[in-house]
Amino acid sequence: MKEKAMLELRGVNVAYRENAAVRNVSFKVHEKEIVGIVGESGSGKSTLIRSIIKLLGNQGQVTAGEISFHGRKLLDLSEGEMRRIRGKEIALVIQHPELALDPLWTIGNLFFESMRFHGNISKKQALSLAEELLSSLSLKDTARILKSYPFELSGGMCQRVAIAIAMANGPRLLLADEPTSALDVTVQNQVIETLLQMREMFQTAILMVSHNMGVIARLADTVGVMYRGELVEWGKKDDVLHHPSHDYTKALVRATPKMEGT
Ligand SMILES: Nc1ncnc2c1ncn2[C@@H]1O[C@H](COP(=O)(O)OP(=O)(O)OP(=O)(O)O)[C@@H](O)[C@H]1O
Repeated sequence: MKEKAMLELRGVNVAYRENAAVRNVSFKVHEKEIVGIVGESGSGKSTLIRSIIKLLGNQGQVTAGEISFHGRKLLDLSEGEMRRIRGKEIALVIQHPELALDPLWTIGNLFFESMRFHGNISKKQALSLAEELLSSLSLKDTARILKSYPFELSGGMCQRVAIAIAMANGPRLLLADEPTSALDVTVQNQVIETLLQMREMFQTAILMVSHNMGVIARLADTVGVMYRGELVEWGKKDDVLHHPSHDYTKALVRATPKMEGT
């Protein structure tokens, strides 16, 4: 990939109190690139994603290394500065969107609130943009969706809508933490399609983590593998799938059903 790196991690260590969860992780994400990091439960994937936007909670801390985004050192920024970056420049979608979306607000209001936080926009403008965004995902009955509450949508629909809300401010980087893991296979495919469409529409880079190599293989240009807090494999998807170097990656690849296009 020729574009320059937008996100760079160098020697990042993360610990919860004295327990190391991520060790010496370095990688780059380029403009428009989709990077997928796969690893088993507890390997540090969520910790890694959350360290980038400094949402590790009270116990978690980056104890070494550097994280830069468009040349800005994120670890040096104040919480106020980070709040302006979160959602606007770097957005996050998680496994259970219903936990991130306020259950008391309609989808239309969630779109509006997200856009209003980062810019001067009227409710009418926000709803019209939201409707455009949902229609571009071929979601039927967008007016009904905008009037619904998150709990009124199916899991897959809720995740696709959460991704659209995350994209409403046109972030340069979308972080996705197991966005398909709570869904059955058919619906997983729709969410993968939605992410690919978002990359095309907004030219956004995506950094996604999942325990599912099949999902990562469908989506990613570049694949990383985490094992016990370390990034043990990194490369172009085809290289990792066809010539894995680490034993753990070899086992993962063997266990992944062969899919078209991978
Ligand atoms: N808030 C926390 N406080 C203390 N330890 C934590 C916390 N969150 C995660 N950990 C620990 O950090 C390690 C990495 O967890 P993490 O959730 O990042 O892994 P993961 O690969 O995302 O797994 P999963 O898919 O199960 O969430 C684990 O040992 C976990 O127990």
